[in-house]
Amino acid sequence: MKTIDELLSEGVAGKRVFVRADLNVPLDGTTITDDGRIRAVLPTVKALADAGARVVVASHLGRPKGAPDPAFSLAPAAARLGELLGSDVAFATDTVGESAGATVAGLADGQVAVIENLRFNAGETSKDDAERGAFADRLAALADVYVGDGFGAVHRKHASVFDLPARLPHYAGHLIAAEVGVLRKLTDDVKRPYVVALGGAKVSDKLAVIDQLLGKADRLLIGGGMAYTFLKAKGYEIGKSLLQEDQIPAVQEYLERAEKNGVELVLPVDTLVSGEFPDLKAKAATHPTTVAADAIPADQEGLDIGPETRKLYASKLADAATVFWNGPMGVFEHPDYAEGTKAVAQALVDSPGFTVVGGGDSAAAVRTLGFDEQAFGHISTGGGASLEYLEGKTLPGLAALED
Ligand SMILES: Nc1ncnc2c1ncn2[C@@H]1O[C@H](COP(=O)(O)OP(=O)(O)O)[C@@H](O)[C@H]1O
Ligand SMILES: O=C(OP(=O)(O)O)[C@H](O)COP(=O)(O)O
Repeated sequence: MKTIDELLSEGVAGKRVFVRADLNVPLDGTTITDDGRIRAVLPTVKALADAGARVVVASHLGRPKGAPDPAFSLAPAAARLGELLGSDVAFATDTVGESAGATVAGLADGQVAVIENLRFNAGETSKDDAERGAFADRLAALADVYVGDGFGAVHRKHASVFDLPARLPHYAGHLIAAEVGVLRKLTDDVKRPYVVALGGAKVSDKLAVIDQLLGKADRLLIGGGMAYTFLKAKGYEIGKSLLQEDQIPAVQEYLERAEKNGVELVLPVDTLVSGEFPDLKAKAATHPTTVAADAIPADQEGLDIGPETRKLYASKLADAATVFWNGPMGVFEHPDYAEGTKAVAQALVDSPGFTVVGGGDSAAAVRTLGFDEQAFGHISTGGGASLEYLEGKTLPGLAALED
């Protein structure tokens, strides 16, 4: 894999360089609540701009449905990138249309532009190779060189991640190089006990990685939205909690295999429930109740692990030599449901082992809940990406950067 250092030594002055970043930051309306992913790509963008490149930064944000949707505009991220760089960043209001063409054509050497959300075009995420390829052709027309630096999206076989680098000379950016450097340590020579804590809301993606993790980790702690599919698989009532019904048979098989192979698969023993999902904007008090994991009322939704589970998970993390954690334990954006995530974060801080936090929301949670980033071994910008890397899978966005 060629890195940006080689590109810089070859010289980039005057070249249009397409940087595929992951600027998928959490937003409250148009306010960015955590800019970690923007800061993470700064070294690459700055190095290119300082070397005189015309830098075209592209990313997805959220999961719009293949058409423009103002709620998912990258405009706030472009503005923040400009603040962090301390220079004007141009913004194209489309991705491969007139605005993008004119914005890129108007760039001077050393200037930076951001184009609008890649997922406003159905071609970006299409499963059809030809449709993705056609979109990648249009993106390729905007640039002379490709730099892949959106680590959080390298597990996606999407046009800008997988098809575009095949059409341009391609290099890995500083962030991808750094992320892979650290995560390699968790695959090559992991110190044991190796404990993996999983939570979050992307339940189907994350249940799928457990298959491989059962052969690698000594202990798996399950929280967040995915916990309820496990509780359901055990035959418990889970009320209105998140459920991935089609994966119940797979989860039952995981429970059996874990038992057979001596892997500790630890589930919540209690949970915080409420009759409705909290308002994350107003953050008004919701007065949740704590119930045992096998006693969730039918009209209630599980929104965080309970106090007994917090203690249990902290004890299961205390003797770990290596910890990988992806996915908040609850709806941490609301103070009533942040304690589970805080407890796991604190257990990592207290751990003498090597600790890795991965994922856009998990990393944001750690920072917005007031933890010191330096207290963790590594904070990865990718959750699904780092999990799939740890599974040993070939990731489309990394394979595409190979020579
Ligand atoms: N029990 C739950 N029910 C619904 N959503 C949950 C639950 N627990 C956690 N979440 C949500 O999961 C989201 C983060 O999930 P995810 O995107 O999978 O994590 P990451 O970005 O760290 O990979 C947060 O917005 C949080 O509110
Ligand atoms: O937020 C992301 O992943 P993560 O939640 O696994 O960290 C990435 O931006 C990928 O987004 P996607 O899961 O909508 O493809």
